Amino acid sequence: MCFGFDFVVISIGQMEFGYYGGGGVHDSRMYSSSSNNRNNSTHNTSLSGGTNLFSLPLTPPGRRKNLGGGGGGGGDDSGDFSPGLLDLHSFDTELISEVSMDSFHGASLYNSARGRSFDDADPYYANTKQSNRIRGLPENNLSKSFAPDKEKASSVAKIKVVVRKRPLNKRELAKNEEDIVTTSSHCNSLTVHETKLKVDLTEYVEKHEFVFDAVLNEEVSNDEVYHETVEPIVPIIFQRTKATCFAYGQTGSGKTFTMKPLPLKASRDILRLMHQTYRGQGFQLFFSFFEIYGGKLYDLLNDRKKLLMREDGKQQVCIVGLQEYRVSDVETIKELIDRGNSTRSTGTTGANEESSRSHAILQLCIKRSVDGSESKPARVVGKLSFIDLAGSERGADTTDNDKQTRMEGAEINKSLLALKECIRALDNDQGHIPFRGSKLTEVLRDSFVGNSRTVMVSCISPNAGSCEHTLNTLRYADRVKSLSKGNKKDAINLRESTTVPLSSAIPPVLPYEDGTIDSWPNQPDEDDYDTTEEFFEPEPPSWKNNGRFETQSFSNGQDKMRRTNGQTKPKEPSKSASRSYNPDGDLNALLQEEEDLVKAHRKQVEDTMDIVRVEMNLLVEADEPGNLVDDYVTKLNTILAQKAAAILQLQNRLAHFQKRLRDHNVLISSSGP
Ligand SMILES: Nc1ncnc2c1ncn2[C@@H]1O[C@H](COP(=O)(O)OP(=O)(O)OP(=O)(O)O)[C@@H](O)[C@H]1O
Repeated sequence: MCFGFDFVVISIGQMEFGYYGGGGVHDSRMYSSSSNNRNNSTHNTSLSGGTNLFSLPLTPPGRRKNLGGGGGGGGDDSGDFSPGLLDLHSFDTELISEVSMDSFHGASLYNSARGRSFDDADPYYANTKQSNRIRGLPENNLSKSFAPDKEKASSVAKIKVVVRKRPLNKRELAKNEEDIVTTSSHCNSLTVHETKLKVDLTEYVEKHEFVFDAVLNEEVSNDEVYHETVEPIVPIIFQRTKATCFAYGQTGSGKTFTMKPLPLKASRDILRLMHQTYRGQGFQLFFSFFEIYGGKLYDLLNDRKKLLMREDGKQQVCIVGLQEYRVSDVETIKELIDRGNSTRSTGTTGANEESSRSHAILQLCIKRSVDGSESKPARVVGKLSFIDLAGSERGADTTDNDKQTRMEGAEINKSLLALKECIRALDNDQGHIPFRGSKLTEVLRDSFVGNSRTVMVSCISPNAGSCEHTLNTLRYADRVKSLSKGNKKDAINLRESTTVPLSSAIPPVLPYEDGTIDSWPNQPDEDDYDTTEEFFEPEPPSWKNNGRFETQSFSNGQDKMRRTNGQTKPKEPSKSASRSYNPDGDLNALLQEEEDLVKAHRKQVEDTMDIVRVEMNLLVEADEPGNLVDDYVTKLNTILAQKAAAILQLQNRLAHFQKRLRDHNVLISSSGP
């Protein structure tokens, strides 16, 4: 058996600020509206949806490093850890057996002290009582989550959306900016007070109220963030569940500050479990760290070796060539995190001197050899990934930058827009989720479908100047939250694996002259009709989802007949039957072939539309696309040409099978009753 986590954190851009202590006050409205305040209106966006639901924060990214701001949290903000993680990865749980929790009961897995940094604590046996609990968290989420093991595991929400508000920073205070975000932690709600102008230029305040799974104000420490987000996930990873956590928000909103400590905290808990609860059971912890830069993957722990992303037969994402390091102590993990971070792609933009230009994905993978020994290759039990998103930026923020920087920004925005499209599609219950819109969404796919857990940490800035970005972030978070309502996600998962009936696309079966279609001939002679080699020609290359042509071959007619998406199960023919003509089965197979073709055809169109939509959104949202327009048009044309070729090929195939179907009916007619 193995343990595993999949954990992801997404962060977008960052800026360096210094904070004057705590800042916000619980449930107090710090915003002072201007004189004309009578037209206040409340918009509960979480209910009504609001407008511009998918606008991403487009503020230029700030600095990713230099996180020493200290500030109100009082948590372990000083770590040199990765900013964030998001778990999205494939992981094979086939051989994983249930983990016995017996030995865990009563064990003190983790007791953190508010305001105490991780490094201060005994890495494995910290026994300090967790203080505070502003958020009303249990004293020890990890151990409590383990107690009734599976029951607890099933109680962990599939998608959890947490909002964290940071305090006003020095710059904002110096400019006398107002805090326009009030929070109510016990109600898990917050309100954004937006100042607007009427046509007569008088001011009024519009309130936007949101409710999330948790709302963390500026006084909440990083320890508490961990308890609220990742800690509850740790136990269920041992129960063969994937989990993802990602941070989202505008530049400088605190994503890195929030995400940085999480991987190490999670590592500590994982190792504690392995060293205590599961000691001697053959579990191994592996560490990997890679980035997506310019749409390509690079190993941050292996000289930036280029990696390939592939999907296996179960549509699980595999990173081919990714170097994994076996680790057994927190210090080693910290070193690897530092090493990976130092290798990340950073650059200077007009808005950020040290801006992250990539999405970084850090993974903690738990494996175990099948027999519990280390003699055999270990199998993956679970994985925890943390994804730190690069900062988004507007075209207007990049005018001073060179072409490479602009293209980097465009690529980053493209992937974030693709992510937005996926969330929109999931939210709209669309049958088709455009995960292939970008490498990022391909990687993130598993965090939204299947048996996974996702935690999104939405970071917001409280100052009036960030109002638009804050609303965008909250609306985005609200969309993600809606995915977890009721059984919606289950429905999505079901839909993902359900094929849409295409009966209308299948040509009708031609009736006999007398109008009947059900009186098939008995069995034509084999010489008259070869059910294998002749009737079923080798299939021409078909366009696969990954954009490549792939040839499928079938060894015999029986296999061909089985190729029915697992839906139709032709009867196993007897020896004599296999030598005989089975018109029902053959026709079914033919129709299935046609249906598959039509599906593939439609998929091509959908893929093309995904790409076009993302590209067009990018152009629309870019304030000053400049040379990017030409680049994208060229790129788009190339893609369209490829798609056109693929579709042509599919059409040819379709025509081929239609002809076969006609021949088939002619044959049936000629050998009629
Ligand atoms: N809750 C908080 N309490 C105190 N300081 C904070 C808090 N959140 C953020 N900060 C400080 O604000 C500054 C910006 O935060 P951070 O770098 O994490 O933002 P970011 O969202 O990651 O930005 P970017 O998108 O540019 O990477 C840092 O100096 C950080 O220390």
